[in-house]
This record gives sequence, C-alpha cells and structure tokens, in this order.
Amino acid sequence: MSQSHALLGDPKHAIDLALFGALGDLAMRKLFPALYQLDREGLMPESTRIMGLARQEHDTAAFRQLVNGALQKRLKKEEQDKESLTRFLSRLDYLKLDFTNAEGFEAVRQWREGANRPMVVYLSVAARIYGDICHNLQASDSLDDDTRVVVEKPIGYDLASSKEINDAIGAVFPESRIYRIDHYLGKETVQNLIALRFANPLFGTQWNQNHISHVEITVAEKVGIEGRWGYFDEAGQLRDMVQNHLLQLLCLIAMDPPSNLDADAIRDEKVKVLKALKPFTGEALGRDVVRGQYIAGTSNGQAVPGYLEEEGANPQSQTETFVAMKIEVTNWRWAGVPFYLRTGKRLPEKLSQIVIHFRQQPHYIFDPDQRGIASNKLIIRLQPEEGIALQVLTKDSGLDKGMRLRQGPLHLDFNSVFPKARIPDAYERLLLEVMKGQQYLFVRRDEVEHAWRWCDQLIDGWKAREAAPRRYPAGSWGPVASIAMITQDGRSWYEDY
Ligand SMILES: NC(=O)C1=CN([C@@H]2O[C@H](COP(=O)(O)OP(=O)(O)OC[C@H]3O[C@@H](n4cnc5c(N)ncnc54)[C@H](OP(=O)(O)O)[C@@H]3O)[C@@H](O)[C@H]2O)C=CC1
Ligand SMILES: O=C1O[C@H](COP(=O)(O)O)[C@@H](O)[C@H](O)[C@H]1O
Repeated sequence: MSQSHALLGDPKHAIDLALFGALGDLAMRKLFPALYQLDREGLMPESTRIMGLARQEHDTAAFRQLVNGALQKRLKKEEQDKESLTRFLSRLDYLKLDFTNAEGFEAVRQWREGANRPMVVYLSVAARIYGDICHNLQASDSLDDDTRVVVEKPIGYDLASSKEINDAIGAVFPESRIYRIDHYLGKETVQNLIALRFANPLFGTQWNQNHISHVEITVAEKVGIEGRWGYFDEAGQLRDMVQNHLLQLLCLIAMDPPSNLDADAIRDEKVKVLKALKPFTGEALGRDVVRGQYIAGTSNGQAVPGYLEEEGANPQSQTETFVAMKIEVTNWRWAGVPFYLRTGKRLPEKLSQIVIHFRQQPHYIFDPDQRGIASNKLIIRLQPEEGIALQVLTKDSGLDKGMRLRQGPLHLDFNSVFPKARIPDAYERLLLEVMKGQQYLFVRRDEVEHAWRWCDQLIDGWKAREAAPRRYPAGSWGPVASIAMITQDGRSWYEDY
C-alpha cells in the first residue's frame, strides 16, 4: 500500500511498458486514457516509454494518431491539455508483431537493449495466448529479473484451463512478478472498504453474525454485450462478472482482518473466504440461484434488442446475462448470514453497491407500524457516484410526530466531501501500483483457482439441470424469480437508488 505521496512520479518508478493488444477495445477505451491521466497528474516518470504491440500494419505516427483519437473520444474537454497530450503521445512507439510467432520477438529485445528500467509486459489479449507471449519473450531473451507481467481477467474458462494458463505464465515469471488484474480492486470505494472496516472500531466490533443479518451485493449494468458476443456467449455473466469482480467484493466484505497491509496478508484472508463458500447442492441450486437472459425491451427510452437478436448471435444460445444467488460463507463470523448477489446486463441503471443490513434491536419499543424500518444499513456505493452512507434512525421532528422514527443517512458523498478531487479510474490506480511494484491490489493464483473451483461446481449443476435461463425484458431488474428468491426470506433488494 502506498506509504508516501512523495514517492509517486519518482524516477525510480520509471518503466518500459510493452502493451500487447494495443489496438484492442480495452487498450483504447481504458488503458491509454488511464496512462494519459497518470502522466497529466505528474505521476509518470520522465523516462517511462510505452511500446504498443499488435498485428496490424502501422507506423509510430499512425499509431499515435489512433491513440490520440481514442483519448479525444474518452476524455472530458477539461482533461485534454495540449502540453500533456503532446508529452504523452511522444512516449509511444508501435511494433507490428504476431504474438504467437517467436520470430518477431527479437525486435522487443532490441527495444530493451541498454534500458536501465524494468519492463512491464501488459497482456491485453485473450488469455489463451498469454503462455505463447511469455514463452516467446523468454526465448528471445527480452526479459530480465525485474520484468513484471500484468494479465487481464478472465484467466481461463474453468479451473482446469486457468491452471494451464497460470502454469504457462508461471513457467516464465515468479508469482511475485505476476499482476492479475481485477479492475474492481482499483475502484476508489473498494479500497475504502479496507479503511472502513479495519480503521473504524465502530464497524470492526459489529462485523459478524451477531450484528449483521444479511449482505447484498448488486452490480447492475445498463449496457448489453457491446459487440462482444463472441467472447461473452462463451463466458456468460457468471464467468464474466461473478468469478472475479463479485467474489472479490464478497471477499473484502467477509474476510478477517489481515495482520498488516502486505499483499500476501490480505490475499491469505481472501483465500480463506473463498474456501468457506458453500457449494450449491441440487436443491439449493433450484432455490437459491437464478439465471436470466434479456429479451427485447427499452434502455434510455429507446427500444433495444434481446440477447438472441444481438449482432452475431446464435438464436439458440442458453448463455446467462443475469445471475442472482444466495451464498453462505461457512465460518464462525458469518454462520447464518446470507450474502445475496445479483449482476446482469441491460438492467435499468449502472449501479454497483453493497448494502450491509444490521440486525434489529433485541427488544423493540417504538410504533409497531415502523418495525420494518428499524435497523441500520451501511450502503457502500461503487458507481455511479462513489460514496458511503449509514442509514440511522432518529426521532422525526415536529410537535405532532410523537416518538415517530425517521430513517436518514449519515452520508459521505465523495464528490461533495472532496469537491476538487477527480476520482481516478480503477485502471489508473492499478497501473500506478504496477509501476511501483506493489501487488496488494492484484489477485494471487490461489484466489483465482479457488474462485473457479466454486464456480465450476455451480456450472456443473446448471448443466445437469439443463434448465433454460429465465427471460427478463431489457430495462428491468432481472427475472421475477430473483425477487422471489430474496422475498422468500422475508427480505427485499434495497431500492433507494
Ligand atoms: N474489453 C473489455 O472491456 C475488457 C477486456 N478484458 C480482457 O482484456 C483482454 C483484452 O480484451 P479486448 O481489448 O476486449 O480484446 P480485443 O480483441 O479487442 O483486443 C485484442 C488485441 O490484441 C490483438 N491480437 C490478438 N491476437 C493477436 C496475435 N496473435 N498477434 C498480434 N496481435 C493480436 C488484436 O489484434 P486484431 O484487432 O488484429 O485482432 C487486438 O489489438 C482480454 O483478456 C479480455 O478478457 C477484461 C475486462 C474488460
Ligand atoms: O470485466 C468486465 O467488467 C465490465 C464492467 O465494468 P465496470 O467497471 O463498467 O462496472 C463488464 O461490462 C464486462 O462485461 C466485463 O468483462
């Protein structure tokens, strides 16, 4: 974890970044804007160089133009200053390379010749070619003992394929130099979870089954599959979002306090949570898990197609675009506390939030009609507006109200508390940590594999049941069954959006 701001932008954090897949969607939409912002904020050491690698024919000037176009599209007007743009673009070079063919990698070695800063290899390509790239880099003698590798999610399709990919990366790089990205770990509020839980005795003492009745995690996306049918249809929402982002959020909520903030201390605690996730048996699978797929509906007031009508779609596909589930964490801290998770595409809002529902007082003395609101809730909002709100009960004001209760927030809205601060994109934070060589926001191999092990049993159960996903109209909150799943426990999804 960053100890001192004085270190940021320090020349000793200079790197050579080799960005494989530099013309792809992620690079253009997220990585170049994040790198530009780091440079603009003065956090990118002067000598840092960036090499974009992909297989299309371009020279450096044309590549810089493409990146410039992407930046113009993604950045706000006030973020585009000429000096920063010129400086950033001048760091970029381009190398045309087929990543699966060893021959061209000699050019990477030549680029690195004489460089006196570590290389960061960022693999923004499909995971199935991570192994080839690592191997070809090693065979061409392009690596040294300081080289770090950053890999994107999802790593594989199941436990077996993730092991193969991790083995292939591990044959070239030690774990201490592998940075597995889960961009949710770079989001400002996600990091705040660590501060909130472990710096505040108020929460530290209450964070268990004695005081918490249940937890909700919602990651709702308004978008559909955005032209990524080929990738998404093989994955589905469970592999795309739950195996990584939602399970990471669950781990940060459920883990025991680490003994310090070192990467491994945090990751050891997350692994214990993953090992404690209860697998779904046949009966629980039908009752506690809901799969859905969107049909035509509306978004932003416009008609939008169903999943099976998207460009390139296979009209027979049974892939889920929505999942809701009730998960048990089988340990002393969480016994009897359900974690309700839901995530889906084409929902009405882009909304990621965690709601911690505290238990009611053991003896209730107020108006019987208000019993339903008489508990505290902690709402941790990741997006769209980052913030943390604690719903507390006070007496309603007014002479005629008697001892009526009023539920209202003690509110920490990051935009109003830090009005001048720009909240950095997750990738900015993560790229900065890679530059500094710090791993605590990255996922260790055993985390990935335990998450896959748990997802695999769920997917096997789905296959055995052969149940089609439930349909939901685009623009709705998912299949009705996902509401029934929580109401059968006498609860409801938190709806104060
Ligand atoms: N896009 C997103 O929002 C997210 C993506 N990810 C992950 O990030 C990674 C990249 O995704 P994304 O940007 O969407 O993928 P894209 O397919 O859009 O980009 C991949 C890039 O790599 C190039 N490429 C692929 N194979 C080769 C090869 N053999 N030799 C040379 N160049 C090659 C492609 O070139 P060409 O165009 O010529 O095929 C393209 O420039 C994936 O692992 C994905 O799972 C993770 C989270 C979100
Ligand atoms: O990893 C992914 O995340 C995005 C959602 O990320 P967010 O930061 O916009 O919430 C999702 O759309 C994509 O399918 C998935 O691969």
